[in-house]
Amino acid sequence: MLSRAAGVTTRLISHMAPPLASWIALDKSKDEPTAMIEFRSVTKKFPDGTVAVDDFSLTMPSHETTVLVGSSGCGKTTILRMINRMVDATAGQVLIDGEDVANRDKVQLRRSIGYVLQAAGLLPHRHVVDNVATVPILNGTPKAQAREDALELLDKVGLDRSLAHRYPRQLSGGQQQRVGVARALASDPNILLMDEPFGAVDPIVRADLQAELGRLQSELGKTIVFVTHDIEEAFALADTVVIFRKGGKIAQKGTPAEILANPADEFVETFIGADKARRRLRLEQATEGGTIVVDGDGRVAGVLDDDARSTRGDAVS
Ligand SMILES: Nc1ncnc2c1ncn2[C@@H]1O[C@H](COP(=O)(O)OP(=O)(O)OP(=O)(O)O)[C@@H](O)[C@H]1O
Repeated sequence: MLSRAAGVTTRLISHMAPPLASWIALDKSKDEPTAMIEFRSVTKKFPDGTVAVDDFSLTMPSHETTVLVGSSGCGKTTILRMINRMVDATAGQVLIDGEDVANRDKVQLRRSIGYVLQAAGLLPHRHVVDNVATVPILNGTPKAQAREDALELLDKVGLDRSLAHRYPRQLSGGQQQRVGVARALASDPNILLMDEPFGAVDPIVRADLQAELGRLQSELGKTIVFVTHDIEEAFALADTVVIFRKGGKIAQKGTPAEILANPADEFVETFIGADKARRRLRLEQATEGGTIVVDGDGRVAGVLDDDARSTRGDAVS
């Protein structure tokens, strides 16, 4: 069987559909806000002299998920935080739809951008529903309305409304992360920043949360910037994966399929595990629909369908 390789690549394929669907949905209303993020030669030097980000340029397209992945300390979190000005760039520009964030009011900017952290960052003394309603209330939404909207958001992220009046400590880690996502979506931001949001939960819950995020994104079409150490998570969620090498330079940027099929160099190959047989597999679109899996020697290794089964049973991993 295609075993794990099929699992990975099928997740990849199933994820490739939603952004397309969201584009189609969004294309219907041309007035839809865009929220493209652009880094132009951005440097961040902290007061102690640490250069966390050095002359970094990247465009993150609107309505798509850009995943930043790389080893610890390469500057991913700093890049993310420069978007909502939790960190200010020392040089260069960060633009949202062409406007330099340096010209925006910090508080207003932060409230207009959803932010999800590894530790969900919920207010411990407030009920779930009030955690979700916090930012809309700060933005002027009447309390009753904000609470009603919060309940709807709980539905959206797959949480039962019976949990609405629990405190965060009365929820599991995975449930807390769902509340974190609901809270980040509460002010209907165009941009969602996610910093290792699923890093602290077990692999099964993590896979559930990833699937839920893919589903939500197909519905909402936000501009998502997602930071992770986990290349599997990056491939599962991204429209574009940006792999950093040590020192914060981009080693490769591309769709998951592009990176899997053509790792830029040895560093990327090692990072994605391309030296393993399962990573030598690549995907090709079959003329009659469906996707075929081709091995390193160009032989057809199998065909992927929705439930990840191969039409050929022999081992390729
Ligand atoms: N406030 C700060 N003052 C000084 N140095 C900092 C500060 N914040 C981050 N750094 C340093 O900047 C570099 C980049 O940190 P950053 O947190 O952006 O990396 P990262 O890729 O997100 O790492 P991780 O994956 O471990 O979270 C690191 O060397 C870090 O020690």
